[in-house]
Amino acid sequence: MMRVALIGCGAIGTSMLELLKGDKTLAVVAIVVPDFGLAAARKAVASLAPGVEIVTSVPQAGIDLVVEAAGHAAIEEHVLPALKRGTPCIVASVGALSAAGLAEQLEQAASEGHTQVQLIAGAIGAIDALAAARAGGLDAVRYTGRKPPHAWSGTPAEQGRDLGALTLETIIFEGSAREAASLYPKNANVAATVSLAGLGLDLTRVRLIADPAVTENVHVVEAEGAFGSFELTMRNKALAANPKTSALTVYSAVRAMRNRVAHMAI
Ligand SMILES: NC(=O)C1=CN([C@@H]2O[C@H](COP(=O)(O)OP(=O)(O)OC[C@H]3O[C@@H](n4cnc5c(N)ncnc54)[C@H](OP(=O)(O)O)[C@@H]3O)[C@@H](O)[C@H]2O)C=CC1
Ligand SMILES: O=C([O-])CC(=O)C(=O)O
Repeated sequence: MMRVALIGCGAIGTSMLELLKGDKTLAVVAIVVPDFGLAAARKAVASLAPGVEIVTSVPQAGIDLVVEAAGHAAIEEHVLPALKRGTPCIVASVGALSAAGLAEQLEQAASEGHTQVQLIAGAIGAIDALAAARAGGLDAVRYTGRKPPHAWSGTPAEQGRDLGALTLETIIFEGSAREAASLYPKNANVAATVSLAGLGLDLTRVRLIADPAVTENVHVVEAEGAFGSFELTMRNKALAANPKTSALTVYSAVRAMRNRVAHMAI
């Protein structure tokens, strides 16, 4: 049985617990949340995962795998120390790597701990094709993220406009994947993932759109290179508990965990 520490107990974390209920090969034994979130997390998991330890840092011993589904700050706070101790980590908040030096720090920590950090595809697809195509050389990679206006609440998209009053699609950001991930830490992790698999954070062009005509989170990736080209469109359903987050992110994290224990991985 693989013993997992889950960082974060929000929309992704609780959905993961639902999916993993009764799993014979993986057990979430600890959930890490901020100090002020302890009581809410205990309440949220009381029926989902009774007996799981709710803590403010990853236990120092008895953990085989750390899974982060918390937010950018959790990478420095919890993932780096776990890697240094030698615990493999799965990361959903890939946009955190837009901060100068953090990708290098993660690699260094994993090297020190003789372990590995895995960045999951999360809400986006074709990361396998893009990362493979990179070996032959890529010419251009573009990512467009389109979500309903309310999914952009609490972000810079609100500056100078009333999201609730939009009647037409509105481009709220155009620039590099690095800027997108840093300005929209809860909405543009996939921009970072696409860029890290492809042309990098600074050369990947990103457009973010608030669109009152969509109900889903629509992600489009267009790539060209020596391999040929592809266009990918994902129409993701959002989690009921968080309109910013696609349900596919949960399935992607669960897939990554199951691949760690399966005798055949896909
Ligand atoms: N790669 C991808 O495709 C995607 C990645 N994500 C990433 O996943 C993250 C979580 O998403 P989601 O579950 O929807 O968000 P929620 O806001 O629903 O949940 C976040 C959870 O993490 C906890 N948390 C926040 N900061 C920390 C911290 N420093 N240490 C430990 N726990 C912390 C929160 O606690 P409290 O409530 O007490 O603050 C809460 O339990 C997003 O912020 C984003 O970075 C999201 C969508 C797609
Ligand atoms: O879940 C999604 O659709 C994408 C998302 O929020 C992110 O990339 O941060």
